[in-house]
Amino acid sequence: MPGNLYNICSNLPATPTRLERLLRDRELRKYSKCLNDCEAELPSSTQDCFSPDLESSTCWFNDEELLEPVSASRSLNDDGERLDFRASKQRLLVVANRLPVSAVRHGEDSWQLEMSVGGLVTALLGVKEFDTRWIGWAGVNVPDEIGQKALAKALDEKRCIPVFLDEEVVHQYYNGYCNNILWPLFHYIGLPQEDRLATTRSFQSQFDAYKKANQLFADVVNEHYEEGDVVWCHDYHLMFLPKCLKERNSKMKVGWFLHTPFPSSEIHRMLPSRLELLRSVLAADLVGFHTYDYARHFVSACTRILGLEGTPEGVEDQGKLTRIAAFPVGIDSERFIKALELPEVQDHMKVLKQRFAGRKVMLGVDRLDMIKGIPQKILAFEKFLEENPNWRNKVVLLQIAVPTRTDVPEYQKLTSQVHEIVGRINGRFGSLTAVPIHHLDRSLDFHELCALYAVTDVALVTSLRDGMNLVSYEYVACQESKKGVLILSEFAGAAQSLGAGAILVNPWNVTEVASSIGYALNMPADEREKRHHHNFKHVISHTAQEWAATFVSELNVTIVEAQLRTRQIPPPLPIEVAVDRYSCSNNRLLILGFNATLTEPVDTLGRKDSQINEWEPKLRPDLQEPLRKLCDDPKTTVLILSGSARNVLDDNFSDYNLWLAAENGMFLRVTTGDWMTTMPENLSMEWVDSVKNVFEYFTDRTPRSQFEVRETSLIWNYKYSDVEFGRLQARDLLQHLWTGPISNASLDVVQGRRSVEVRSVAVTKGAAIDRILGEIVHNKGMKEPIDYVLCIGHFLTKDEDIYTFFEPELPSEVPASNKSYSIDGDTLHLMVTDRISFQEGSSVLDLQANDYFSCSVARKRSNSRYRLQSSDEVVTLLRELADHR
Ligand SMILES: O=P(O)(O)OC[C@H]1O[C@H](O[C@H]2O[C@H](CO)[C@@H](O)[C@H](O)[C@H]2O)[C@H](O)[C@@H](O)[C@@H]1O
Ligand SMILES: O=c1ccn([C@@H]2O[C@H](COP(=O)(O)OP(=O)(O)O)[C@@H](O)[C@H]2O)c(=O)[nH]1
Repeated sequence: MPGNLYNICSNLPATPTRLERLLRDRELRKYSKCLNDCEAELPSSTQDCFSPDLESSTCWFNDEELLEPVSASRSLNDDGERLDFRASKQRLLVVANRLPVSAVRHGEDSWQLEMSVGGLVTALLGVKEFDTRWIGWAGVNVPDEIGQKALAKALDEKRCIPVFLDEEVVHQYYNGYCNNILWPLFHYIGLPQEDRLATTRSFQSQFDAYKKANQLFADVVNEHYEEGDVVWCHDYHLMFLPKCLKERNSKMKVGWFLHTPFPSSEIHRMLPSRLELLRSVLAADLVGFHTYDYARHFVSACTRILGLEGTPEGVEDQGKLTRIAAFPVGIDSERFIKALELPEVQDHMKVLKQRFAGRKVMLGVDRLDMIKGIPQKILAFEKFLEENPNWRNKVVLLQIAVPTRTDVPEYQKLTSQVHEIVGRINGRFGSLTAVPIHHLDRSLDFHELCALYAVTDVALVTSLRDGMNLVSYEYVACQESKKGVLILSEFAGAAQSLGAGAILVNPWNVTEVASSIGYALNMPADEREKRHHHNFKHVISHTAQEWAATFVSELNVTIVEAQLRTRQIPPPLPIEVAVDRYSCSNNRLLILGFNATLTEPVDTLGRKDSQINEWEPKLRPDLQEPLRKLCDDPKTTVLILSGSARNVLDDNFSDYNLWLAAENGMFLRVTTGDWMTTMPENLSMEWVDSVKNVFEYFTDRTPRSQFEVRETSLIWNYKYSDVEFGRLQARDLLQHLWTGPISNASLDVVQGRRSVEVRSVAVTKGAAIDRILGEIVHNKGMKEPIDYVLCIGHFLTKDEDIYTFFEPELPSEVPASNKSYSIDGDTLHLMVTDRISFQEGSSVLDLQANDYFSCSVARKRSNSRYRLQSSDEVVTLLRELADHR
């Protein structure tokens, strides 16, 4: 096919690929870190030569006062290329339900800030590379203005910005929709029974509050947003936020990261608001998950529930690609390693060692949440003690159970359940002076926690599902000298990164966990060392800093890629201009496709039951009137050029005064006359039987797929089948066709979005058009050359040779809007002018570039000059034309 503007753009050798950009970014990060490390080691006079004014006084949190300087710096130009990566810091707005601090009120305008607990806070505190502001809920109701102002001021010092939510919203949004619906569902616990008597517990009212809360977050973001900022939304609380933000400002760079698992699409589809939530998340530019499994579940939910196209790069919806990828979070490992040297941590360690001298200590650290599998852990420990009497006085389990979401009834029930089990086991195996389980219903401060991590022999993580589980990372970071063993649930995201060094267990299998406890306690030193080494290497190299930098870098690259992709999409048809040129011309030709051009757009989902009716395409009722007017205009010739069979076109257009070209132009008829064939003479159809055999086989084995035998082609269509299965079957079918019975025939195997078509090589719309034009000119007895051509259709790439027939090369400047319209006035260079000429030899086409409009309908990429979004826009266009005779 002759060159065209869009293909040329995408093939430019100078344009780096996404991976090249990401690799370059990574190199720059490494280099920048290296320079920073060197600076730290050099005497201050030497440091001056490294751009001394780079380090700003911007603060972020550290261990105690949560304050730490921001270091590295980077910036991008408009094309997303690095300029001077040390010249300025990229502004990052982190938006999460929870701020890293929770506020406690001490007076009308006095607030105390305490560090919040949870993996999300730990992970984000490690983010130091950016000029960051954190937007979130301070975890407290502040109804009065004085209190709000004072709190905002106190938080400002920590670079935090509060979102104020009133009690009712918190109750319905946070306790209700987030923690009673999304949280259990995303962790495979299922949905609670909807309480129809209590309006405050209905899904709908909770979802309404959820949307309202997300909008409040969006308002605060908008208030603080500056052009160029990266906005990074976090977690299941804010799935509606990307949509709210993009609706207001489509240029905003928006990323969304989920800290929990994303469940299989079979679980997600249980959610009454499943569609809305997926669609709003897809408004983001980049969507991230901890593991490849969660990412793959999300893509599968989008394909199976929304019917969108899932590609290895992400999810595509009407040309907009949302990139989906895995970004496993890490911790600020250095913070833990360094803390072990602190005197207060050493003191705690000494006390703990004395307290548990002579006994092995096993550690559990979890929020008291049903997903953490605390009852299962304790029951496994009981089984271990039961089966190993020799260990009864020699091992103790320290379980830190941090109270969480205490207003949610399920969490209250869990607390009593755990207390009951612990009490029973301690009664069974304890003595007057010692108990086997030390259970603490409270959080520890950072130093106490580090000391515990460092002195214990085994960490036991038995989450039933867990997005990542940072406790396991923290334990490893603090075990460099002791080399303790990590027993880790295979259902925690961390199992995918620390899997090889940990003992992986299925927490539901109490027997397995009990025997793993025995294995860990008896593990020889060299095995412990090997396992620990593997884990430690991972934890110190996959840090929270790396996680955030990789995410933001990928977000920047995604935006650049999206811009490049947008440039490959033809601009919208300037309807006013097309109409204007139409009214100035005297002999016009309108070439219209049929399927998806003049028919209603087919919603592949939600209307599966009506597939029988939809199999036969129907002209849109709202097109009947404008089409009739156009056909009756003596200055206009209308040609329907379709892949459909003759009878389909007859059924729809017999009443109109127009030309029908069926089977990609192989049959032609003016509606007042008979069908004639325009097929090339030597077109062989000997292959039909063998292909039909293959199609029958695949139709039998692919529920809801169909195949159609036309006179010049065969089509197998799976648009109503299960998308993924259909695609797999199509792959198999194609492979068979290419290598099987027809491999030597002169055929084209054309792959559609959800179809496979086989036809002879010469059967394309572009190949047929000169014969068709010749026939029309002759039949109509045309004397004047055609001076206006509008060619629109939802054509397969193969059939887009119709566009290149009229215009072998696209003009270098295609006007994007009505106002700036000006293509040079040259006559188009036609490939076949000589073959279709009047008797005296002059061309039947006298077409100025300004009077030719090629336009694809509902196609993301095309060789056409312009595009129309859908057949709705075709209606608008044809109505306008019909009104301009
Ligand atoms: O804010 P809360 O309702 O008190 O809950 C605390 C946090 O719990 C969840 O943490 C998750 O994020 C961790 C870091 O990515 C991950 O390791 C862990 O597996 C997840 O459970 C929740 O996703 C956060 O939003 C909460 O703040
Ligand atoms: O008394 C405690 C217990 C735990 N944590 C922190 O809470 C986080 C728990 O994160 P994880 O990813 O394991 O699970 P999540 O609670 O986020 O589900 C870890 O960083 C712990 O250091 C804490 O600060 N104090």
